Amino acid sequence: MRVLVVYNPTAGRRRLDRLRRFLDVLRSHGVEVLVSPTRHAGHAPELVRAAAGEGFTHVIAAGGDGTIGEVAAGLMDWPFVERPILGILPLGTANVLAHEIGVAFRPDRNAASLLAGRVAMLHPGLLQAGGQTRLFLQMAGVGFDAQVVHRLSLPLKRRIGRSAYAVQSCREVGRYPFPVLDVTLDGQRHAAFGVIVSKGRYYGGRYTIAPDATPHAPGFSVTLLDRGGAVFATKAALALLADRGGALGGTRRIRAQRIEVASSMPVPVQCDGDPAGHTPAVMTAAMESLRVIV
Ligand SMILES: Nc1ncnc2c1ncn2[C@@H]1O[C@H](COP(=O)(O)OP(=O)(O)OP(=O)(O)O)[C@@H](O)[C@H]1O
Repeated sequence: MRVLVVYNPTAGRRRLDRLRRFLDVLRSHGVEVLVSPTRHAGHAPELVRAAAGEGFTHVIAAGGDGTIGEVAAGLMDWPFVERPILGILPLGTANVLAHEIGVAFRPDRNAASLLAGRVAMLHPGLLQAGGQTRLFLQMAGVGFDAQVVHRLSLPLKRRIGRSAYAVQSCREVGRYPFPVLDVTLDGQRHAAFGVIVSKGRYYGGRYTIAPDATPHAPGFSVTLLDRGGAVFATKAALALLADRGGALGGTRRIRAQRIEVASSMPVPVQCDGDPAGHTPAVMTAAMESLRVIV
């Protein structure tokens, strides 16, 4: 077993001790581990691509959802037969994917599951928006939630964690114009005020938005918001926090393979909780899958 750990030192808050404990367990079992810290956003895929051909059996994304997505994107560029298994050491703020697929949060248990080698398949989504194609493992969204992600203050997120999203939502809800989106799901057109394309059940932590979604199979569960406006957005957010997101009136859930979103004005898009340009946006399944430690 030869392990590359791609570590985002800016993820979450005070997580270095957890990384150290994880490394100690692996090294005490004689595993060869190399740690590569990221130096800037977008560095993780470069580190992963540069490691191709060096005989790594596993690449661990040590960080939050953004880091996992970047590591996964780098791994997708390896030839399928040589592609290492993805591992996740959750050090981020929301860690949605880690909750979704049942990754151990305690570093010693996480290292133990890596040593035990239990693996599942991940079927990523591809998002085309803002002139770029990005991979997503958990969800992509268009509308108010993406506006909050675009405007989120990173220093505030580092200081108060997930509460920063609530603060920013309160700031944005009065000024977001809620334009109508033209959404095409497998060729069928719908009008909506917001779209959330889910690969997994969870949203923003461990709040269930799409009980029928699974990242272990191809396809998406699409939540369409049929209403706009500050009052409905606030109700929807409160319902999600009460974990009643799946039962909220004014929303529809539809399964689809290809999602196209257009609008008369540019509307923000988010990809696994990170800003991803503006509409138009297209979401499809990636051609290949990834193996992940669970
Ligand atoms: N050295 C770095 N300096 C600044 N930004 C970085 C660095 N390394 C990675 N990043 C960027 O930081 C972003 C956020 O990191 P990440 O998602 O891992 O943590 P988080 O935001 O705390 O967690 P979560 O996404 O689970 O809420 C990533 O999208 C990544 O591009």
